[in-house]
Amino acid sequence: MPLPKAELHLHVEGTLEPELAFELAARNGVTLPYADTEELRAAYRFKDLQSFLNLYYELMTVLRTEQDFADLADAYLARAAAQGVRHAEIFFDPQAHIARGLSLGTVVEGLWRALGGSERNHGVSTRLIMCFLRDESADSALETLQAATPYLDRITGIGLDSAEVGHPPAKFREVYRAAAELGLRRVAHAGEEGPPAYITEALDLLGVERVDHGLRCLEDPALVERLVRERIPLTLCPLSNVRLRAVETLADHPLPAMLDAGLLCTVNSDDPAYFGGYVGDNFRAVRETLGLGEDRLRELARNSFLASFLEDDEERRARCLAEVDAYVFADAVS
Ligand code: HPA
Ligand SMILES: [Zn+2]
Repeated sequence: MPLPKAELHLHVEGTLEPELAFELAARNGVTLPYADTEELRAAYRFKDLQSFLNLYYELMTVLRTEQDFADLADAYLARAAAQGVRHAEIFFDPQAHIARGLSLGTVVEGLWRALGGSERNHGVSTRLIMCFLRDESADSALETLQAATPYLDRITGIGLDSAEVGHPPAKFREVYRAAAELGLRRVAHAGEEGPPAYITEALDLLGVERVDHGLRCLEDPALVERLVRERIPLTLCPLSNVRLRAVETLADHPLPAMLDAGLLCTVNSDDPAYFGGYVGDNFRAVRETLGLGEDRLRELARNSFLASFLEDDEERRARCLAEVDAYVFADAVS
């Protein structure tokens, strides 16, 4: 049995496995510029965030109908459940789909077909977090929030993703303020490729409650001290960091030092179909390569539930934390 955990940094479009991409392409009459899944996988040689994003946006063109989004999310939930995920807070990128002519309703209703039955079918509770593309305009983000009005009962929070450098959090001050007024929870990617100042901006100007990645906080000791003091969770994604060259090798990943510094770290998969593994694979990798002991792994699992937006279901959070506390580690499981 794998260690029970919550996944808090997961782009649903990043769970599109090559096999499903080809299946959906055939179903929807979309031609992919790759002969087969092998040729497609061979294209997964990223040199930075942008080279990954180019492929990520290209492949998601196979997603056309509500059922496509339902199949995508359901495949993720099944895989996540098998790796011990008991709760998942799932990002999606509405603007990337609206730009292709889809309606926000197709995306949200499609995802909901899978998420609505997830606790029953997979034992995984879910929340949906709508991300704005930071390389699009602030007006486009505001329009997207407006378009989401009919679906706010299904959306727990907002996030900020895509190309980071040159698109500081300050650009999205207004839409975050509007989202807060609507009672939405707030997170943002910051400090993945961008400087530590973006993390500070996300906290001060956007009011984020959790920082996605946040890796580069280590360059600013005063910021680290603040993150520790304010108990701001960081959603780290070790295998993603290796693939997108935020760290040179997994052995160089600062996760152990971040835990030693008292940061509230969590481990997540980001875009598992692209980065070589789901969240359990990330746990296994940090266990094996970084030598994290049982206490640290249990701490990471506890942190994932503590950092989750389960305030509306404290009973479930307490149950999941109790499962973590009672977990007995065995070899080769994560
Ligand atoms: O890892 C990521 N970083 C930024 N934007 C993204 N959109 C999908 N995945 C990512
Ligand atoms: Zn991400």
